[in-house]
Order: sequence, then C-alpha cells, then structure tokens
Amino acid sequence: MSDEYDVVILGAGAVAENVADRAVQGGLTAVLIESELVGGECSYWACMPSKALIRSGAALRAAERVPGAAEAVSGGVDVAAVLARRTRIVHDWDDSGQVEWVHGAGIDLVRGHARLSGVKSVTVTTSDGSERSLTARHAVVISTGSDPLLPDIPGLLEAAPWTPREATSARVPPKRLAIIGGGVVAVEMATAYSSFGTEVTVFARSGLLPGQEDFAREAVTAALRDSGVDIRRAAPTRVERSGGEVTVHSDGEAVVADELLVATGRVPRTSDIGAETVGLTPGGWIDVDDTMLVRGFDWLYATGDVNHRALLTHQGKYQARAAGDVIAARAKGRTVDDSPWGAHVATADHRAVPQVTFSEPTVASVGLTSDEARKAGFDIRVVDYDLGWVAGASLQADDYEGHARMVVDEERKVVLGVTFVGQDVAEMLQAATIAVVGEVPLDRLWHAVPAYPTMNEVWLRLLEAYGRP
Ligand SMILES: Cc1cc2nc3c(=O)[nH]c(=O)nc-3n(C[C@H](O)[C@H](O)[C@H](O)COP(=O)(O)OP(=O)(O)OC[C@H]3O[C@@H](n4cnc5c(N)ncnc54)[C@H](O)[C@@H]3O)c2cc1C
Ligand SMILES: NC(=O)c1ccc[n+]([C@@H]2O[C@H](COP(=O)([O-])OP(=O)(O)OC[C@H]3O[C@@H](n4cnc5c(N)ncnc54)[C@H](O)[C@@H]3O)[C@@H](O)[C@H]2O)c1
Repeated sequence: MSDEYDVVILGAGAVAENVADRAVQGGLTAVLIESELVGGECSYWACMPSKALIRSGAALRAAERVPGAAEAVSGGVDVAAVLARRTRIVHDWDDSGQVEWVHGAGIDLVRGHARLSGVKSVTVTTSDGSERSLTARHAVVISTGSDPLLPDIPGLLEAAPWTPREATSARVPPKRLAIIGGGVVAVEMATAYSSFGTEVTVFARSGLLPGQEDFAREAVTAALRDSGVDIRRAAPTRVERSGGEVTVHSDGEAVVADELLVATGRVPRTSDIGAETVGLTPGGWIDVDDTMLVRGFDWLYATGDVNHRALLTHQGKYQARAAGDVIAARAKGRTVDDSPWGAHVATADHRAVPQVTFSEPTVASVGLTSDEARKAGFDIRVVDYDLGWVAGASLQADDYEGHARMVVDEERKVVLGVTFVGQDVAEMLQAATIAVVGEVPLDRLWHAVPAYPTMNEVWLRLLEAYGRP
C-alpha cells in the first residue's frame, strides 16, 4: 500500500465511504482510515439497529388495526426475536462485508486512529502503537462523525449512563428505563423500549421533538403517553446510582430506574484529530462552504456530522457525493459547478432536509415548518388536511389517525415544507422532497395524480384545500 494518495479520509463511516467512492470514480486514488468499524455509527449503533428495535412493534400494531389480521395477533412482541433480528441487521458488529465493498470499489483502507499532522499530512496510530504517515496529493477529508453529548448533571457520569450505543446494542431490555432528552433518539428509544414492556420515563425539558410542527409533537407525546410512557417536561438536577438502580432527581421528585439513557444531542469528534496542527480548534464543529471545503483552506474538507450542517446519514452522504466529485473536478482541472443546486454543492442542506422520526405515529417532514418559514420572512399559507379522511388511509388501518401540513410560498406558489404524521407515512416523504427541491409550481402539481386508493391522495386533498391557483 502506498503512503501517498490523491485523497486521504479520516473515518470510514457511511459518509466517508461515499466521499472515497466518488473520488475514485472521478479518477483519483483514495484511502479511508478507521479506528472502529467500517460503516460507522449508522450501520452498527444508530440508524439501522434503532429501526430494527422499533419495526416489530410497529408491524404488530399495524396488524392489530386491521380486522381479519388483528384476530391472528395473539400476544406482544417477542423481545428475544427482535433483539436477534437487530443483531443480524448489524452483522453482529462485524464489518467484513463493508470492508469487502471498500476493496471492491478500489478504495484502500488503513485501520487505526488518524490525526492531522500538518498540511496535507495525516499520521495513523495503529492498534500495536506503531505510526504510519500518509500524504494527500490533493485533499484531506475529515469525516469523523459525532459523539454523544453528556450534560453537566451532578452524579451523571458516576451513574454510568447508557448512550445511544448501549440503547441500540442492549442484549436484554431493562425493566425500567429513564431517558434524558426529548429529541429523535429519546422518542425512538422510548417507542422501542415501551414496545418491549419496559417502564419508560422521559425527561424532556423542551417537550418532545422541538423544531417539528406542534401538531406532530402533540400527536407523538399523546401516543407515547397512551402506551404508558411517563413524559416529564423537566431537566434532571441530580443523578445517583446505587447497586443496580439509578435515581434521577428533578423538580423535587425522584424516579428510580434500572438504566438511564442520555439522549441530549451530539458533540463533534474533533478533540483528538490533530486539529491544532492546521490551526483548527480541537473539539469544535468544522465550518465548511457548500462544497464542503473548510473555510480558509484549499485542501481540507469536512463532511457528515462533523460539519454540523444536518446530522443525518442521508444528508451526510449527499454532502459526500458533492465533496468527492468536487475534489476530483478540482484535481483534474475540470469545471467546478458550485452555483446553488449545482453538481458540486449541498444546497439542500439549507432548506430541504428530509427526516423521518420512526415513532408511532411516525413523523415525516421536509423543508421548512410553518414557524421556520415565517421567521425566514416568507409570505406563507398553511394548508392542513386530516389524513384519516383519505380513502387509502382508511384501508391502511381502521380509525386511522394522522395529519398532513403543506407550507406554501404565496409569492412563488411553491411548496416550502411538508409534514406528515401517522402510520406508514415514511414512504410518502420522497414525493414531498421532490416537490420542495424541484420548487414544482402548485398549478403543475395538480397534474401529478396520486393513485387511488393510496395515502398519497392526501396531495390531491391538500391541493383542493388550497384551491386551484
Ligand atoms: C441512535 C441514533 C439513531 C440515528 N438514526 C438515524 C436515522 O434513522 N437516519 C439518519 O439519517 N440518521 C440517523 N442518525 C444520525 C446518523 O447516525 C449520523 O448522522 C451518521 O452516522 C453520521 O455519519 P458520519 O459518517 O458523519 O459519522 P459516523 O457514522 O460517526 O462515522 C465516523 C467514523 O469515523 C471514525 N473515526 C472517528 N474519528 C476517527 C479518527 N481520528 N481516526 C480514525 N477513524 C475515526 C469512527 O470510528 C466512525 O466509524 C442516528 C443517530 C443516532 C445516535
Ligand atoms: N430517525 C432519525 O432521523 C434520527 C434518529 C436518531 C437520531 N438522529 C439524529 O441524531 C442526532 C442526535 O439526536 P438526539 O436526539 O440525541 O439530539 P437532539 O439534538 O435531536 O435532541 C436533544 C434533546 O435533548 C434535550 N436536552 C438537552 N439537554 C437536556 C437536559 N439536560 N435535560 C433534559 N433535556 C435535555 C433538548 O432539549 C433536545 O430536545 C440528531 O441530530 C438527530 O437528527 C436522527
């Protein structure tokens, strides 16, 4: 293996893999450096295992809502089978399949901890303590992801709390689980663990899913409470562990649990990457332009969680495609298209980020919420429709409950954002993303006919509710 590559990439998560792939397809050589598992957080401790923990409960409840199938449901989820499926989905935390893909794609892989060591220079410390220097001819890419944020609560660290890693890789569910945080991780893990019969208490100081439309937040909160989850709008003030039990103090009350999950956000994995050797601040998020070039550099890029643009795998991979392509274009002297929505920029990060929270009901949203659109100065009209009134939804489940909202830019008559809440709405999101990114005028959307009887007919109802422009 050479010590000089066109592109040297710190990390080999899903995002880094895509940078390398695009760079190689653009005619460059690339090496990934990984200290843990190739595939990163998403494959082994985040997106994939968390959804595996949720899916069985969702499938069971979907069956219970359809007479004819409901009668065949004779119990709750088989927890051992759910956990076994989760373990299969993460390949028992073995990355050999991903390593095979890396080699098949013509990418080199070095195992070890990578640190920047000057301009276009990276030093790798391998597991036996030896060091190896790698030099980049064109670009170095930081794709080291993020770590869980542990808030400064007295007693928290001593109580050995779970981070999302322990929650998604647990071999046995606890009888009682307390969760600090009200974001996506907290909501999804409360959904999963309550389906296992665990008694769940959530401490969410700003309520659940801040940043989402209020109707979505309320629907998820009500449904979790209905399924027995204790949701408290409070921040813990003190935590203590004694033996097998952990006590969380808040508002003069104490909640006792067997495990405590901290899901209060993320910090950048940049404290030990040699950031100081190139003038960056260790432990800080890395500020990039729309081509993922770190501001102030012409050879250093940052993609994925570490640049703090949108902490989602799909957005990170989108940034990676832009970065891999632009690195190749710059290296080969080809034309760079960095105008908005060009081939070499991640414009969608600003106003068209899709996200699905796999709760019950599921929340699928893209673009601006009504609040965000107003704050951004748009003249908007908000169009709401009850998903339960759509014929396709009434077939999907008896007494289907759900809601759809479309936020319209009145000046240009285009969709700025969409939120769906309900069972099985995740797969409906891509149409909304296309409408938002494509800035499809409403009068043209009328010609995008949804098939009958599917839940996508909500598009027709939203357009009718808006009125033909
Ligand atoms: C519980 C949970 C569920 C989630 N679910 C979803 C979801 O459903 N959908 C979604 O889109 N997003 C989800 N996310 C977010 C998603 O996991 C992240 O956005 C994504 O993993 C970021 O990818 P990345 O490649 O930037 O970082 P990572 O996946 O963290 O990859 C970084 C890699 O770099 C390696 N590394 C770090 N430092 C070094 C170093 N110095 N030297 C060598 N290697 C290094 C790490 O070992 C790691 O493999 C979830 C997050 C959590 C916590
Ligand atoms: N399905 C998905 O797309 C998915 C799933 C999981 C995670 N993710 C991503 O992973 C990232 C991390 O998720 P997350 O849920 O950890 O972070 P988050 O930033 O989404 O939510 C953190 C929450 O914790 C609350 N909080 C912070 N400190 C607190 C305290 N001391 N006491 C009580 N509450 C406190 C905040 O108010 C906030 O609601 C997010 O960016 C998310 O988008 C995505």
